[in-house]
Amino acid sequence: MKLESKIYVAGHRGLVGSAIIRNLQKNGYTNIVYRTSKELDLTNCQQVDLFFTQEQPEYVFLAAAKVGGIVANNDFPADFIRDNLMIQTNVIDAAHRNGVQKLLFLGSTCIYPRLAPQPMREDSLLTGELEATNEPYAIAKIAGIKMCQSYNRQYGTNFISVMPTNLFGPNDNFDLDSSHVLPALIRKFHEAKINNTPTVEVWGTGTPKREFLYSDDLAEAVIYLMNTYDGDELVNIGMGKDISIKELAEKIGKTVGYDGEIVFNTSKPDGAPRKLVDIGRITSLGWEAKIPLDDGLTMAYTWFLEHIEKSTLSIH
Ligand SMILES: NC(=O)C1=CN([C@@H]2O[C@H](COP(=O)(O)OP(=O)(O)OC[C@H]3O[C@@H](n4cnc5c(N)ncnc54)[C@H](OP(=O)(O)O)[C@@H]3O)[C@@H](O)[C@H]2O)C=CC1
Ligand SMILES: C[C@H]1O[C@H](OP(=O)(O)OP(=O)(O)OC[C@H]2O[C@@H](n3cnc4c(=O)[nH]c(N)nc43)[C@H](O)[C@@H]2O)[C@@H](O)[C@@H](O)C1=O
Repeated sequence: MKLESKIYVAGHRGLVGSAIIRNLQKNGYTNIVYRTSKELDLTNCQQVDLFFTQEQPEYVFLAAAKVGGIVANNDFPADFIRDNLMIQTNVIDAAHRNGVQKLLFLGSTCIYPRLAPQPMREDSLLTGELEATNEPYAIAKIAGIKMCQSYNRQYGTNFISVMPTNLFGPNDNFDLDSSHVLPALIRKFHEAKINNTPTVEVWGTGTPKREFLYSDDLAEAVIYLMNTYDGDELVNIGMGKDISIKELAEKIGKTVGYDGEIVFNTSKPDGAPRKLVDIGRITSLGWEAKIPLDDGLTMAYTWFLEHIEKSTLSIH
């Protein structure tokens, strides 16, 4: 990408999209276009066509999607498969028909089999059964990968797919019904501290392991790949280290300054037992994560205090 290239960031208000915008701006890219979902509903084919025809972006980061934690995925499977199939189909096809030079599709490590050998390599795609709690979302993401590869093969496009591990950072979703574990626990521990609640509920058994990457690291990785990597092969993006949900809860309790008890609600699902990504490919391409989990947690909690606690929560 040149500094004056026209770059469309789809989903620019979200966790990932906002981090991509911050990084592009920091590095001097001046011609970035974006729309909110109210201004441009990416599930609407006509609206997407009109946008691409009028704007003619040269590069596209496809970070708009229907995203949620384990329970949201489990409770609203139709929304997750429909919205994601529609958004990515409309955007990928319009990008091809309007001559976009390069598109980067954000997948997720839930595309790998539930019991894939750990760490999960890119070539474990489609080698086993998916995790049931997010199978519809994962199938939509696999369709997105296959669309990128098929368009490259048939039409000679340059569409790449990346598979980030679980992410967190500014503009994360802190809604307890739909969020991922890390922002949910920041909010739960914070509220428990403020309200002097003796226990905090953590879903599941606490034994599943997850890997967490700060969104600014992810943004740096995807911009690096946009500038340096052309190929059909997926690229995992992660830290290469994971921890159990119990350990994560203890760390967040410490970060927040809560000294009560953690209680596990085993009526809630655990999901995949482990999702550690193999980072061999991205490491050999010349990128590695820089923000340690503890630093990321401190930054995420500070962001929460400055933006969410002050604005939308009335918990005192
Ligand atoms: N969060 C995570 O842990 C992970 C995320 N990913 C992937 O990264 C990508 C971004 O995720 P994340 O940033 O967390 O998600 P967020 O929910 O934070 O942001 C998603 C964005 O998508 C936009 N969007 C949703 N529906 C539509 C629509 N119909 N039309 C237009 N825009 C829409 C929203 O726009 P608006 O705000 O304007 O409504 C929103 O800003 C996704 O593809 C996700 O699968 C991958 C691995 C882990
Ligand atoms: C990114 C990824 O995210 C999802 O998969 P997941 O990793 O299983 O998601 P999660 O972050 O919601 O949970 C991780 C673990 O944490 C436990 N857990 C404890 N307490 C809370 C809690 O309070 N909230 C949540 N959400 N989980 C909790 C929870 O029970 C589980 O064991 C999919 O959307 C998938 O499609 C996807 O791509």
